[in-house]
Amino acid sequence: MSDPEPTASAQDPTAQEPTAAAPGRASVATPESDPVLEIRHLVKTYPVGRGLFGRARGEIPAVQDVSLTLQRGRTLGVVGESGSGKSTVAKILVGVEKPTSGQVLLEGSDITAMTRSDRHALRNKVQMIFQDPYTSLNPRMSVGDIIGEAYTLHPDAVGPAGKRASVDEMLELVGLSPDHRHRYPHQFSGGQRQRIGIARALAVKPEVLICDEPVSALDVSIQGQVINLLRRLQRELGLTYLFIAHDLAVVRSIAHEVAVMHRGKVVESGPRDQLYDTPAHDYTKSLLAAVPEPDPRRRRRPIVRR
Ligand SMILES: Nc1ncnc2c1ncn2[C@@H]1O[C@H](COP(=O)(O)OP(=O)(O)OP(=O)(O)O)[C@@H](O)[C@H]1O
Repeated sequence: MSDPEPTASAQDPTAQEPTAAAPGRASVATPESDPVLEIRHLVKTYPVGRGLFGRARGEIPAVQDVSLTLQRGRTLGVVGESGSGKSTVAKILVGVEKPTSGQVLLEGSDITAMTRSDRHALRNKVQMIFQDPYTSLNPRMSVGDIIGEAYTLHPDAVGPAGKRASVDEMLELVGLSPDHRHRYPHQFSGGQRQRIGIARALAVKPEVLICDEPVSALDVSIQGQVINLLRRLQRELGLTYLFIAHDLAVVRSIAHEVAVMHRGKVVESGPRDQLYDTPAHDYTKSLLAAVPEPDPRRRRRPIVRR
């Protein structure tokens, strides 16, 4: 089954300004104006090895004093080599991991200091889409049940016309036919499965989407389609993204601001073009220098439509 959106134009995405702030949200005119998620002095250490009496022999400083701000309706890209702590930050934001110290303020409230039930109430505001659409969807559940499960966990998100109509609405939103609701994940292409993952995340009407390498498992032409979809959804729904990727060209095609992580720390952050055109930190320079020059006969960058 092929992906529903056609391959887009061959314009260089890096030369384009990404989607502006959401319509109807006047307060997102400047990057500083409306923080939705603030990460303050986040630290996460993992214990390693078990010695006498089960005591840890040491610890891995996965995230060391990281502070980041996500502005409403914008995309913060996070880049860095494997092991730099990107996924650990993502897992803390969605509550899968607890930080060792630091704060995560969601619209001003520290979610790391909340009770479980308070956190559950807020959980729908921050959703995640995963790298591998092949493993992140339950193969034994139909697409309708996968999306519908989100409504079981968050019944408040069901629209006035009921759960079935809400599932259909989500499928249409991501460019899939509601007729596909009875099909199973293996009956879809990789790009379509990522669309299903996005529909599941959006079902509960989040404010923030944490996108952890959402296109790195996809073919380059399909990457562009999924990036285009994310840009359209941001425009239409006013979503805020934390977009993690090791591919700097992909991040450049969608991010407004970019943070560079190295060994658990943010070594540099700033507006996208400034960071890519005039990197200040040696590590950022080395990352950019390692990006292969595109072969004009065989483009490797995602194709992003305006
Ligand atoms: N559950 C865990 N237990 C122990 N160490 C962990 C755990 N999860 C991550 N780490 C370690 O924390 C560090 C940061 O890992 P993390 O997965 O956050 O990096 P990353 O930048 O997302 O890398 P990748 O791109 O490969 O996913 C690494 O050294 C990793 O080995």
